[in-house]
Amino acid sequence: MLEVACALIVDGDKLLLCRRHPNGSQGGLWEFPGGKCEPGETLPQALARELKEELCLDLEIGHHLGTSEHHYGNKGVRLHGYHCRWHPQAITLTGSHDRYLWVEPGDIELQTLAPADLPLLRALIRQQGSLPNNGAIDRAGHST
Ligand SMILES: Nc1nc2c([nH]c(=O)n2[C@@H]2O[C@H](COP(=O)(O)OP(=O)(O)OP(=O)(O)O)[C@@H](O)[C@H]2O)c(=O)[nH]1
Repeated sequence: MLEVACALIVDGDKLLLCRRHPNGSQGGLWEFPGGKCEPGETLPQALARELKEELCLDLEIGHHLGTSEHHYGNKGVRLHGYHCRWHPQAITLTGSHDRYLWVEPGDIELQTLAPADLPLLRALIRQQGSLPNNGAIDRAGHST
């Protein structure tokens, strides 16, 4: 199982999503920025490093929101989501992603999101108690 840490970066009612580069695995899917935990790192340390490497961001890693598991073919991923509060700074994509987007959680097109991310999105919505605009996810976090 791959241990992966990702950040649900929140600025007001918007959440930061990044699109995986089309040439890589799960190419074209939107995800929360982050990456694999290396030996000797804690998950928050790995996440802070990945945010710097992938987006040139310097952010404080907040509380653990939840963990989800998903199998992509024969590759198992255990995805640990952390809440992060945004501090204004430049976002520079360094190669893992080809786009980024600030979006309201309820407006996310779920079929374009990496499947492992869905439970973490639900956990954020539950925690924020926010209702989506388009009915894609209800308050309990079930997709319709
Ligand atoms: N960073 C990140 N990875 C995610 C998310 N959701 C998800 O399923 N993953 C998976 O977790 C793994 C994280 O690897 P990584 O971000 O270091 O990317 P990578 O290109 O080196 O992975 P690769 O070994 O699949 O090529 C990938 O298999 C990726 O598809 C997410 O929200 N953020």
